[in-house]
Amino acid sequence: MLALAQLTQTIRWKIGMSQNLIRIATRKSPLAMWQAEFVKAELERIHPDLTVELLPMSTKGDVILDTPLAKVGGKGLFVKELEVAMLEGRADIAVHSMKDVPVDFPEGLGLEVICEREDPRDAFVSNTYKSIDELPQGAVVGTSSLRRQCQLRARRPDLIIKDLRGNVGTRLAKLDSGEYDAIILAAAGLIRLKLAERIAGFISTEESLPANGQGAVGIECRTNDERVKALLAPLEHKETRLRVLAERAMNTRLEGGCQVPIGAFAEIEADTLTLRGLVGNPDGSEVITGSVTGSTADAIALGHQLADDLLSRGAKTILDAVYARN
Ligand SMILES: NCc1[nH]cc(CCC(=O)O)c1CC(=O)O
Repeated sequence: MLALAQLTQTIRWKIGMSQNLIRIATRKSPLAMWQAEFVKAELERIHPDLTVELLPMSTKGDVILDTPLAKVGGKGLFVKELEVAMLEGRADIAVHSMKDVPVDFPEGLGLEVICEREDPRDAFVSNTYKSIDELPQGAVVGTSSLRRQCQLRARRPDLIIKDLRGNVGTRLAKLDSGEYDAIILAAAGLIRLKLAERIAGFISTEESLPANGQGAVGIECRTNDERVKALLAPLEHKETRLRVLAERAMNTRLEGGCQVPIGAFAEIEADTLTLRGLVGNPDGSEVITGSVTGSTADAIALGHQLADDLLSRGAKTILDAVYARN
């Protein structure tokens, strides 16, 4: 059976090659579709003879979107089906929000390209208030991100944080129905979906340190597919890659996913990279922050260095407690 699977993969792969075709496996959410369409448009613009097709698919993560993801296995749920499609040769690439990409890849697949980053900040969305500071005592704020919850609570312990799940459109509809006074979303998602007018205010990275990779789109493909890798190469954005590498390295060293209160955000000036990091507990009663600066050539080492610094100053105790609860 394994030999047969291998054969069908090779045949599908050869078909793509002979037709100068790239097939993108994508989730069906509007944001995932936007990102896949974006990569398709870029590839077809750069390579006029290339045909790019979308292969939209449902993933486990989409099916269980209404249950607390922390309890059912985390962010890998959104990418597994896409990866199987690539390994079986039904698709050639998958486009991901870097924020949702697990640190490890299955054998044979890798993240070959990171595209230029969109606005990495969190956005404050409300039909009544312009900023967190304007919110009255005890206001209800929607977010399911422990990272956002932790930082909100640290500033405003009086706020009531209420779970908010679903894709971007669903979340906005829940705000509009009056369930929340405000919600927090990634600015990038709203901007890409042409919903930027819903942003009441951008939250500075000092107020809410973004998640690692937030606002960046990455492209995964088979590591031995030289044809596809060459076609993708022009989409690579070096500065974004270095920033995201440093952020992800910090997360990797902390062994943290999207389900723990961890923020990581890197910026580059000339050849100098500054990485800020944060680990807190969900109620915001403890927040440990730090930063490192060094050469962009040491992006990954800087991520590890900051993680070790945070761990030595109490992050280890906090993370152990968060994981024990899940
Ligand atoms: N976790 C879901 C997710 N993954 C990527 C984005 C937004 C776009 C991005 O960060 O690239 C979002 C929505 C959100 O956090 O509001």
